[in-house]
Amino acid sequence: MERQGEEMCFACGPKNPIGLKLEFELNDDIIESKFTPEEVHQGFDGIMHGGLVSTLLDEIMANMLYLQGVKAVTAKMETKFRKPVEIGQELTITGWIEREKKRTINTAAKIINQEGQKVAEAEAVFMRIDGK
Ligand SMILES: CCCCCCCC(=O)SCCNC(=O)CCNC(=O)[C@H](O)C(C)(C)COP(=O)(O)OP(=O)(O)OC[C@H]1O[C@@H](n2cnc3c(N)ncnc32)[C@H](O)[C@@H]1OP(=O)(O)O
Repeated sequence: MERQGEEMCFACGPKNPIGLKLEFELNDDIIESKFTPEEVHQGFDGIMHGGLVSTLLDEIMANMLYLQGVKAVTAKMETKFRKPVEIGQELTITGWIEREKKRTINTAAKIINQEGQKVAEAEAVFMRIDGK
């Protein structure tokens, strides 16, 4: 089977038929994306599945590095689920770098709902796999 690389990424790949198809806007050091969860993304009735909320946060931080040409993987991540994420509400996902050491990059991200409430946030450690 021919592999299609990042185009099949579950979160951002345009060719993944069951993917979230996130798109990103990188401005200076901040990255942003919008996503509206549908019924297929729910866990409890009417509420987005927490694993997928974490996926949004992981992905925004990963893409911030990827779009800047940094090859790194998520090594560690902590998510705080602050409020239930309602199905049908547009979410704004934002990510940024907190600090960098030799091989590790500490990042953070948050999700704001349509009412301006912070519904989830995360901190992560990415590790470079590009030998830098
Ligand atoms: C197109 C965009 C796609 C976006 C995808 C979304 C982002 C993702 O989900 S990436 C996929 C999920 N992540 C992964 O698959 C990563 C899997 N893990 C790995 O590949 C490896 O464990 C890796 C690269 C993180 C580190 O491995 P390696 O280089 O062998 O380091 P290793 O020698 O084990 O550790 C050296 C030191 O690094 C640090 N370290 C290693 N792993 C971790 C970790 N997970 N957390 C924190 N620190 C760590 C520790 O200080 C460690 O020392 P110690 O062992 O004493 O604790």
